[in-house]
Amino acid sequence: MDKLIINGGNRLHGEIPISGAKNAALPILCASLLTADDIELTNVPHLKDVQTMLTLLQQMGVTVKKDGNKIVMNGNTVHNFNAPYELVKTMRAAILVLCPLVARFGEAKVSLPGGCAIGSRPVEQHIKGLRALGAEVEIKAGYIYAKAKKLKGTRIVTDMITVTGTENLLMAATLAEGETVIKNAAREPEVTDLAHLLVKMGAKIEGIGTDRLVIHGVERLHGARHDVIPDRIETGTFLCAVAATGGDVTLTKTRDNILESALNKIREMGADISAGADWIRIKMEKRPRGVNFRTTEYPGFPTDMQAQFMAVNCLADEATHVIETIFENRFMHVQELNRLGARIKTEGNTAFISGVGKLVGAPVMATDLRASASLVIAGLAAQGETQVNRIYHLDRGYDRMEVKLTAVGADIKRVKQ
Ligand SMILES: CC(=O)N[C@H]1[C@@H](OP(=O)(O)OP(=O)(O)OC[C@H]2O[C@@H](n3ccc(=O)[nH]c3=O)[C@H](O)[C@@H]2O)O[C@H](CO)[C@@H](O)[C@@H]1O
Ligand SMILES: C=C(OP(=O)(O)O)C(=O)O
Repeated sequence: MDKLIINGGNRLHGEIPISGAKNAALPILCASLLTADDIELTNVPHLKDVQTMLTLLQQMGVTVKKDGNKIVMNGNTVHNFNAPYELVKTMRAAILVLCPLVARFGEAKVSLPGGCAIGSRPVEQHIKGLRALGAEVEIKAGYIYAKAKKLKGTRIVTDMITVTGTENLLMAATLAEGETVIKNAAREPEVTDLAHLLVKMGAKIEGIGTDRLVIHGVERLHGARHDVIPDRIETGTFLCAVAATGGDVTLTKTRDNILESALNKIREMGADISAGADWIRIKMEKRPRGVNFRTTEYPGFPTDMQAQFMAVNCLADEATHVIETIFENRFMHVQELNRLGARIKTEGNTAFISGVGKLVGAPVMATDLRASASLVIAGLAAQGETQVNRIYHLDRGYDRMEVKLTAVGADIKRVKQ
């Protein structure tokens, strides 16, 4: 398994291009199941999760043509409606094949996604909504079996705001008969990006970007072209890296209006931020100030940025606290950051960080995707060598992170094991 070796202490200077968003690309790839025509996508990131999703869709019969960041998908020859455990266990987003398959083909067999390190992450809202749309759904031996002659529009209020739940039910509703209203819908930019693609495919959706989506079902959807939005979490991760190390870096192919809450916190840390239509520049001249925050649904502070900001908080002088409200077990990075000299304690869903001003390199273990990113940030700022082990999590969600960081002056290398 690969690991990263980081020699910390270098300030970062230069430009980093931001890739397309993982969490937008994954549902968008699944939307290819909704039509027999070509879906042509650009700005698709090079990620392990994207590769896994393509393998799953190909097993179902979707044809895939890849040319760099461009992918053309065709769902004309889909014949297999089964998402097996072996693939679904490695990537939760695989649950997003469930609703498109039932909506277009009337059946699906999808493995229940495995519990992941950050929480139990059940999918009962996806199932409840699909049942409300008229599907028969059974759970047997770890699989969801769903069947429907024709889905019928309905009113759905999800018990909590769920990102992939909203995406799944939105895709189902596009081909259902009549009108569907989804209340309490997630408003994340990735949900909006999927909705924009669906509209290009001929779907009729009102309320895009709000918590009330109204979908008028259509008989069929057609092909479309779409450019995946920039990855706001990758953007925020590199902003945290510069806030931690100091320097002057321009992030290109991204924009500021998809991560305003996180950007405000970076400013509070003392960074000078400027932005244009497709770039964000960060200049950091001093030690970061610590910031308190609480994760919430969009447009609030994203849970997917919590670990990275915590790493920067460790470098501040003052005490801070961080409240995680989305996932019940998303503090796995705490004990690893403490190995680098941080002083963090947790009590329930709150982490208390006594800023120590500096960190010292050590071997650490990456436990999940954003925990891995937080350890890289801490390693870049720490004195001496940090080894980040088990980085396969990082490869699920970051497009050649070490290459991008090396280009702006970091001393970081991948060691194949
Ligand atoms: C591929 C993708 O887009 N992943 C993102 C998505 O995950 P994902 O869509 O899995 O996260 P959800 O928004 O569904 O989860 C939010 C909360 O609702 C709970 N819940 C959700 C569905 C359900 O049926 N029952 C239930 O109890 C979850 O356990 C969690 O506590 O949104 C999360 C929250 O912004 C992000 O951290 C993930 O990066
Ligand atoms: C939790 C994440 O991803 P996933 O939902 O794919 O596990 C993430 O992107 O931080």
